[in-house]
Amino acid sequence: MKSALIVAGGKGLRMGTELPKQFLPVGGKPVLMRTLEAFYTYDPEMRIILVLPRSQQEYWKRLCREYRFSVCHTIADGGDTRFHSVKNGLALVEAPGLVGVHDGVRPFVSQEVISRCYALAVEKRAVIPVVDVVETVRHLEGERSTTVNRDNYKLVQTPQVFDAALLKEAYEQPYTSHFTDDASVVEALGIPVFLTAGNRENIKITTPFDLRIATALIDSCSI
Ligand SMILES: Nc1ccn([C@@H]2O[C@H](COP(=O)(O)OP(=O)(O)OP(=O)(O)O)[C@@H](O)[C@H]2O)c(=O)n1
Ligand SMILES: C[C@](O)(CO)[C@H](O)COP(=O)(O)O
Repeated sequence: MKSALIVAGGKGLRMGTELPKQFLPVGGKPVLMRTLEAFYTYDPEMRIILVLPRSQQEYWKRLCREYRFSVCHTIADGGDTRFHSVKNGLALVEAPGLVGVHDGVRPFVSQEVISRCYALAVEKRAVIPVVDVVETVRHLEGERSTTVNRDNYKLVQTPQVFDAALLKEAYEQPYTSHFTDDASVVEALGIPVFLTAGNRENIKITTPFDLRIATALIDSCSI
């Protein structure tokens, strides 16, 4: 059984819009619909679980009717942190199988990346997409700072795909603020995570600037 857990339970403070960022239209369609469609296109048979704050669920259902959005999915309640949102959604995920956790605000993940992450996870059990750092990086040490070797770093994307039983076990651990993604939760069990190439367009729409990039991406290519 393959599942996709799409998390959209955040507050979007850095975006700062009244309408939660996952509902903002990009190219005439709410971001979140584009994200769910990416997983449906990859595998129409997979189970899609969408995590949303309870207060936004009725609005989402109205949007789905308005846009005649027909991708089948189940809704789970958002939590106080991303960790807690994932944990709520995981309660609806079946094991054995594979589960990919994906940010609702990453609508530009490529079919190739989704497909490769799920395929690799069959053997590797824990797979995450990453991209190169394309700028010089400095490490801050008090008043001073030094340039570090960027080749020692990667930027992490989603979907992060796991053996479902393994991810459920990992999310039984107590929360710590170091858990910024699913890989960090699994690694805390002592399980290594396999890195594979992400796609550069797979941005996390976080700030108003990202929204402009998202619009430009829609205008400039057929993602
Ligand atoms: N309690 C939370 C926090 C985050 N997320 C989700 O995790 C993804 C990555 O988080 P980010 O984009 O940084 O979202 P926010 O936490 O909403 O942003 P901010 O920190 O600006 O408030 C998003 O799809 C977001 O909705 C979630 O499901 N539940
Ligand atoms: C999971 C994630 O998208 C990987 O880049 C990220 O860790 C979540 O975003 P946040 O901004 O740290 O909440």
